[in-house]
Amino acid sequence: MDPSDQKHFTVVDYVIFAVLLAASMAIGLYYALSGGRQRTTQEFLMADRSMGCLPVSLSLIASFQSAVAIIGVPAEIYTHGTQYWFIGCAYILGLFIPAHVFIPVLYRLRISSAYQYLELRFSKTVRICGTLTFIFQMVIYMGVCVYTPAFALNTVTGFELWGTVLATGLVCTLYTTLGGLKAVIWTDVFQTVVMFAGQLAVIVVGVLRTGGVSEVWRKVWEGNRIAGLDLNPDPTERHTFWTLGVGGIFLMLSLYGVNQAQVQRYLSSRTEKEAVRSCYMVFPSLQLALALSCVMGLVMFARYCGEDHSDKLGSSSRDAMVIYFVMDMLQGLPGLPGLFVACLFSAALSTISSAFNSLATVTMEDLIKPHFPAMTEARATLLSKALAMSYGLLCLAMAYLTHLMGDSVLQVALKIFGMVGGPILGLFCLGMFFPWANSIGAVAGLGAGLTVSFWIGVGSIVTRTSGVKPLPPDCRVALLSNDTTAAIQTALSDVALSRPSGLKRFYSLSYMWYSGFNCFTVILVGLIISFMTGRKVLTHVLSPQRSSPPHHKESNGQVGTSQEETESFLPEAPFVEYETAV
Ligand SMILES: CC(C)(CO)[C@@H](O)C(=O)NCCC(=O)O
Ligand code: NA
Repeated sequence: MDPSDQKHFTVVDYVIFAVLLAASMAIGLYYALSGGRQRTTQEFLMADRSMGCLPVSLSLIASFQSAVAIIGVPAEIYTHGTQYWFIGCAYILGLFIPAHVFIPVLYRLRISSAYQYLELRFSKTVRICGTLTFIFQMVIYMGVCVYTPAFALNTVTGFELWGTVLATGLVCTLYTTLGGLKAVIWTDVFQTVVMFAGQLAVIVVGVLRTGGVSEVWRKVWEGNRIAGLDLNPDPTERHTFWTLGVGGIFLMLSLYGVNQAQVQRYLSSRTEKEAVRSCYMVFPSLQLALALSCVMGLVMFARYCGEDHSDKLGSSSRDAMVIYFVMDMLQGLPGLPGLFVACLFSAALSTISSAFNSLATVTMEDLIKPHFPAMTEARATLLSKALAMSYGLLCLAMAYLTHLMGDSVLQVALKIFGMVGGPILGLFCLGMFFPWANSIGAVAGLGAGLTVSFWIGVGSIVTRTSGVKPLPPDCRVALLSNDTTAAIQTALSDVALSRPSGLKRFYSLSYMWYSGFNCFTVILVGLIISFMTGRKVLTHVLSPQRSSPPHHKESNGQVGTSQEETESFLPEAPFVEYETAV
């Protein structure tokens, strides 16, 4: 990049960025020194199960809304138009089902880790397989999250790349280790507000500098960026109503239904009602987050349509171009570039802090505690803190690995969610909805699900058949479309992108279907193997109860004989098994 074109920060900008880091640290310190001073795992990992619905809901949206979405969604809209916006349709069922199916089951079991459910329903082995898969997913994902903002800023502003990665990683590790889940949730609240403020500032200034709302609208309309409902049923078509609105539901279920980061927030709620309410409250905030990032992409298009900035950006990734656009807009307005940088890092910090804390929780609850039942609370807490810190340091290592990859960041994140999160969702669905499934079936199903998912995922990367056909970066395209040359060009590009066949077609499955497809594989294989290995019949059904923790019953080998009335509308599905072989 031409150094003369590099964007610069003023002192005010650096101060705003520093205030963000300092405020997050202060919240961490506050919760280290107040309340129970983080001396029990109940406080450190579960926030004493005393949270209200407002902080929990803001924290829920922060978990998977990182700088990847802040940068990646505008880049997507700029390049391919507003089709991606239809993922908002998936939020309806994607939040309603977790609120009324997953939360009642998990909350009433009074567990700490979602994977404890898998042991109660299947066996220890299934629980450990689930936990390890989750750890794998979150460790890769947090590398992407910490690397993305640092890299994008570095490309455009010369912000020191590894210095930025180190600063975010360490600050986050520190406040997560000091303040536990309470600090993580309350920093999320503060960071979510900063995130919205930063995006709003860019949009307002961008619209003003582009000549007002109607001018922006005219340009994006003429540039063909406003997408209609695409009802093409082809599952290899990257973004259509079906892949986004239906495939997206499974993505949302894997994130908001069974992902430990979110489950832990539901479990930290004061009451089940409060947990359900917080899940409902995610809906408007998530729609707002989606709308802000989509509109930002449109304003960026209106600003640059017909211009090609790749010369200024060297390799010109669309992701870096978003930062270029922001800096271009906010230049000369002291404090605003700093606010946007704070917005990016708020998004990143709130995601990796959730990752650290949830990873510490599952490692402690699922992998360590079962082997040391006599461990004192003080020692367990100390160990949890050490775990949170170790995952923080591991995150830095993962950032380096991400550095070696290269794709649109949004696609990378969505692929990770689908490839690894999808099979985990399948495991929970197998347990909750299919009383015939047994432990062997569950392990085999998960193994098969992960195998197929990596087969497709890696295949799609190797053969690069994502079916992407970017709209031309030119707002005059609509005017040109009568032109013969344009017609010929379209015809040519259609030939070049003609349908792949055979295995290639299999590899080109839209990544928006990964969650649903992989979930389905796990269930299918799980059921087949269960029937082949002698299906188990659930003789006793453990209704999810509000009060009694399952472990007590488990310890005397007499798990749940109670047939208590349950308020869940689910029949006997989600329950823990006490089997007799047929
Ligand atoms: C998780 C969804 C799909 C929910 O809308 C969205 O926040 C998103 O696209 N996230 C991308 C991943 C990230 O921001 O880290
Ligand atoms: Na976040």
